[in-house]
Amino acid sequence: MASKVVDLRSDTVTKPSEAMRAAMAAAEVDDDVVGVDPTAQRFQAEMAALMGKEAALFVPSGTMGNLISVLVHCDVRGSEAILGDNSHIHVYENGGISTIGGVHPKTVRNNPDGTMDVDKIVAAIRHPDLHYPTTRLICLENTHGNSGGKCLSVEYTDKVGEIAKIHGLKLHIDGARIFNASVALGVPVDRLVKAADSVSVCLSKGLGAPVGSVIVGSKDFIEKAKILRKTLGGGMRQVGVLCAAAHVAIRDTVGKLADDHRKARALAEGLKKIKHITVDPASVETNMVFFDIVDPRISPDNLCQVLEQHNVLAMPVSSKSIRFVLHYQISDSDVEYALTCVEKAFEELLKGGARLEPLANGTTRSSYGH
Ligand SMILES: Cc1ncc(COP(=O)(O)O)c(C=O)c1O
Ligand SMILES: C[C@@H](O)[C@H](N)C(=O)O
Repeated sequence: MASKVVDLRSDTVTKPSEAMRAAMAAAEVDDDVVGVDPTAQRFQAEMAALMGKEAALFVPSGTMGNLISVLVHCDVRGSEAILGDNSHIHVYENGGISTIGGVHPKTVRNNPDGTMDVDKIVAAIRHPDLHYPTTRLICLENTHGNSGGKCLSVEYTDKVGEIAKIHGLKLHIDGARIFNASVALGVPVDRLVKAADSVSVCLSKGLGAPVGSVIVGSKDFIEKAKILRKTLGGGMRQVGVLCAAAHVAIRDTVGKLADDHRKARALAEGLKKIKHITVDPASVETNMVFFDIVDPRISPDNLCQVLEQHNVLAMPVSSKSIRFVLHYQISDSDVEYALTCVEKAFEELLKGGARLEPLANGTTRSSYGH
């Protein structure tokens, strides 16, 4: 029997729990395009209340949640959205806001903590001029994935929200991991997003639902979002099957996120003891651990390939960095096993004992094409 795989590539890899599968099987459903799926309607109302917004809409992915949100806010040709140069919307969503929505991105440098300097956001706001696009939106990301799962504080979020209001702009939060931020900061999630006009929340990441995200905002925003979801092919029929699992994820997994963060810090502390690695355990705020390989003879792809031979999966994120992401289906013993495998992998690579396959465009299970 294949030994267990310790999958630390992402928190998107969780498998639905038995409770989720049972809820999916038992879900009361109906056609949510020609009518209303009752389970979807209940779940959307639950999420709107939880997030402190008027309404909510279940969508197939976080990418679609962000795309719909940006396009609803920027519904006039020549619109521009201010967003981080290292944000998921800008880096990992195929440029959808531009290629599909015709929205011009105005990037502001992301700081190592995931924020954008407030004065640089203000400076990026266009003044009316025949040559310029029109700024209509500011996008934040909380937690910030490419910054190592860093949390944006409620004070910072409120400050950006104030700037948006002063300048007549909207604020969208890519809240793929907003519950991780809420738990890590000890701030209720509705308070953390109070300043936002819209939020996209991933249910299929650390919360463990098999599929989907939910966007929240005003009733008017969600009505427009529903039309755009259909335009993008995201109208779903008996979607209650998915919403039932998502409801169980919210019910059962939010309470486990703090433990994911604890395991991430434990993993970082263990990695710190391995001499070929630099990592700052103090920088681990939520469920992500980024570490650098200091030996130039070993690449992240090399290390990930050898880890994969030991049934540990990780994600190369740059020419010298690797990312581990913790989730509730990773145990403390899995963390210990991963640490021993990292040490073994370095030994094998440095003694030349590792069997490395040539990477065909990063096609190993651990590769992410960074
Ligand atoms: C910060 C962030 N936003 C959005 C997304 C997109 O979500 P999805 O993969 O469901 O499209 C992801 C990851 O997938 C993410 O990490
Ligand atoms: C990389 C990104 O698309 C994905 N959301 C992840 O964090 O794994």
